[in-house]
Amino acid sequence: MSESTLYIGLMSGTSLDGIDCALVDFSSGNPRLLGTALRPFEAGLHAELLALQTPGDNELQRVALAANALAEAYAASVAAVLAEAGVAPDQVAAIGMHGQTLRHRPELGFTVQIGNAALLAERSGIRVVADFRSRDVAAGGQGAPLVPAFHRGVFGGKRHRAVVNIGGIANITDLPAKGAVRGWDCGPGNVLLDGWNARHHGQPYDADGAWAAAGNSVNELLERLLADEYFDLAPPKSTGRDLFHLGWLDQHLAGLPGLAPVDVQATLLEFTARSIANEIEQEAGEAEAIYICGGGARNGAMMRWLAALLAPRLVSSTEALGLHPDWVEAVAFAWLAKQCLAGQPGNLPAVTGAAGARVLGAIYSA
Ligand SMILES: Nc1ncnc2c1ncn2[C@@H]1O[C@H](COP(=O)(O)OP(=O)(O)OP(=O)(O)O)[C@@H](O)[C@H]1O
Ligand SMILES: CC(=O)N[C@H]1[C@@H]2OC[C@@H](O2)[C@@H](O)[C@@H]1O[C@H](C)C(=O)O
Repeated sequence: MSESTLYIGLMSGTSLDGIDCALVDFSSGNPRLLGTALRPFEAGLHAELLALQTPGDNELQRVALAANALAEAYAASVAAVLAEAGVAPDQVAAIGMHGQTLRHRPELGFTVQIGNAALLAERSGIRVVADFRSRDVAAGGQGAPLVPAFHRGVFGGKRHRAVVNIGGIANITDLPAKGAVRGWDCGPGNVLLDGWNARHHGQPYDADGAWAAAGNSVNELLERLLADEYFDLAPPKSTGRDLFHLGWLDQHLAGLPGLAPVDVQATLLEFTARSIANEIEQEAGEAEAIYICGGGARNGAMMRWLAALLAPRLVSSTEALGLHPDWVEAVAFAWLAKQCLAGQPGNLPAVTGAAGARVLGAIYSA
C-alpha cells in the first residue's frame, strides 16, 4: 500500500484538550481533508497526563500505562474517522502519531513524547510513524517546532506572511515571499489562561476569552511576566510546560497579593497576545498578513488583541488560506509521516538549529 496517498495525522498537544485526528489525501498539491475527529481525553487519562508533566512516584510504570491508554484512545479516534469517511485501514499508507509531550529539554539532549506506537499499529492495522522529534534533537536541534516545513508548502505565497499556532504553547512560522522560512516557539499560548480558568472555574478553558475580557489588565503583573528571559532569546528556541505552567505564574503573583482573579485572567490574555505580537515585530516585522491556527483562533478576545497590536497587518485564521485552524497540526503530522516514508526530511535546520536536514520518525509496520 505504499503508493496510497491517504494518511492520518494524530495530534494531542500541550493544551491537553484531547486528540485531533485527521484523514488526509495528498494526491493533489494541497492536502484534502477526508475526515476529522476531536476526542476529549477521558477524565482519568487527562488527570494522569497532567500529573505526569511533573516528576512523581513510580513514573516508569505510570508512563507505560498512560502510553497504552493513549494508544487505545488514538485507535478509537482512527476507527471513528475511517468509519465516517468510509475508508478501510488497508487504504491508508500510514498514521503520523505525534504522541503526548511529557518533557521537552533539548538543552539536556532529550524530548519525550509518549504513546505506544506498536499497540496503535496492532489495534488499527495501519503502519504508524512516531517519535518525530528525537532525531532533530540528536542532530543538535530543538526538536521543535516541526510544522514550519509543512506551513511553507501549504501557506507560503507571493506575499510575506506569518502563521501563528496558538495551542498550549504558541509558535510562529515566518514565510517571506523570497528567502528562508523561519520558525520558533514564541512562548505560552493558552496554557496559562487555561490553567488559571481551571483553578477558578473548574472548566478547561475560558470560552471566547469572555472571562478575561470582563477584567482589567494589571500593568505591574504584565511587566513581570513579559520580563521572562525566554523572550530575550533569539531563535532557534522552543519551550513547553517545563517552563510555562501555573507554578511560574504563582511565583510572579507572590509579590502582588490581593489581585482579583478576573484581573489576573485579563492580564494573562494581554500578556499572551503581547508576547506573540512582540516576537512578530522583532523577528518577522515585514509580514503583511498574519494567519492564526490552533484553538486560540476560537478565542475572540485573543483575536481582537492580536488585530489591535499587529495593525495595520491583516489578522485572520488559516481558514482564509484553505485549511481550518483546528486541523493544521494534525494534517502536519500526516504530512510528516509521508515525508518519513518517502525518505525525505521533515525538519528545517534553519528553524530547529539541527546540524542538517533529517528524516524524522520511527516506523512501526502494520
Ligand atoms: N471556544 C474557545 N474559546 C477560547 N479558547 C478556546 C476555545 N476552543 C479552544 N480553545 C483553546 O484552544 C486550546 C486547544 O488548542 P489546540 O488544540 O490548538 O492546542 P494543542 O494542540 O493541544 O497545543 P500545542 O499546539 O501547544 O501542542 C484549548 O485548551 C483552549 O485554550
Ligand atoms: C515539544 C512539543 O511538543 N512542542 C510542541 C508544542 O506545541 C506548540 C509548540 O510547543 C511546538 O513547538 C510543538 O508542536 C508543533 C506541532 C511543532 O512541532 O511544530
